[in-house]
Amino acid sequence: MKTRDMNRDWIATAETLSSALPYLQRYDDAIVVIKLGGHAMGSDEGMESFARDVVLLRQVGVNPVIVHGGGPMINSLLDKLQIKSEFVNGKRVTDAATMEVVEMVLSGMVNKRIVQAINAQGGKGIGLSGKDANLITCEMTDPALGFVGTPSEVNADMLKNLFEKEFIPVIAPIGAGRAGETFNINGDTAAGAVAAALKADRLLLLTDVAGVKNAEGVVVTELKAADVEAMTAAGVIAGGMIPKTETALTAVRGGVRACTIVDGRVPNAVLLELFTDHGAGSMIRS
Ligand SMILES: Nc1ncnc2c1ncn2[C@@H]1O[C@H](COP(=O)(O)OP(=O)(O)O)[C@@H](O)[C@H]1O
Ligand SMILES: CC(=O)N[C@@H](CCC(=O)OP(=O)(O)O)C(=O)O
Repeated sequence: MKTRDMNRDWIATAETLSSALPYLQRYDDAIVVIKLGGHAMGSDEGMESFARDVVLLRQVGVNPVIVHGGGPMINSLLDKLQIKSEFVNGKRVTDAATMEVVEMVLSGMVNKRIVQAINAQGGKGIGLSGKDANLITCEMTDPALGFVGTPSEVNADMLKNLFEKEFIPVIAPIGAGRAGETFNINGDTAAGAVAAALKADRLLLLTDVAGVKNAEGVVVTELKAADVEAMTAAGVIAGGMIPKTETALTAVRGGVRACTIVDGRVPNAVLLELFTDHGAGSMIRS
């Protein structure tokens, strides 16, 4: 004989699902670009949870695009190879030897780990770098930084073709130069360029802090361009946060509705941000 256990947890789960309806409707067929930073992709469980959220997005009709970083993983291989590396305003100075390591780590190791995690959850993850189908063409950012690239063209049509077949593009931030060079693109910068080219509805930058902090160390939940400029001039926004806020501004000025910097270590960070009132982190609007 079977009985029915109306456990309170199940009732709460049903309520949560039901309250997600307006958000599911708002994001039906929306394009959401998610930048997964190297610091946010620590544990295997964290990666599994991220991949499940992304597959769920696809399942409910969102077109997710993942652009990833991998700075800590690049550092670790450079250390092993005893190649020294330095950053200027959050961007790695990249000589030819460093470029080889960056490409190997990003397009090879990190990209495939994310693709595999998505596919293990039943999604159709497809790994790409900016070189594939001329996805991201770059110009040199500044000769002083070596092979660091600034995206000048993005093949958005190719990504749209992939959406039609329900693929989930996973993009390594490597760019192709017009003269056959390979460029290292900061992951945030690459995500912003992809989001702007797709006129994405949302851009989420997943990192390892709760958001953009002010001089007192408190997370600011909403920022306008002028706030970002003042905080950067005062040195409150520094290091790896500079490319993130720069990206956010470029994206929203380029037509992306909003850009949010979120703590990717929080379980289900993506779902919380998109499908509930409990979005965390810092939202940047123009
Ligand atoms: N105002 C700020 N608010 C929050 N984090 C900041 C700020 N200024 C600098 N940071 C630094 O930026 C880091 C995030 O950038 P980064 O390490 O490049 O992350 P990711 O690997 O996710 O791209 C934080 O861990 C923090 O040390
Ligand atoms: C030019 C530049 O700085 N490229 C980055 C690319 C990886 C990245 O952006 O990684 P995170 O998102 O984990 O920081 C680098 O070489 O580290």
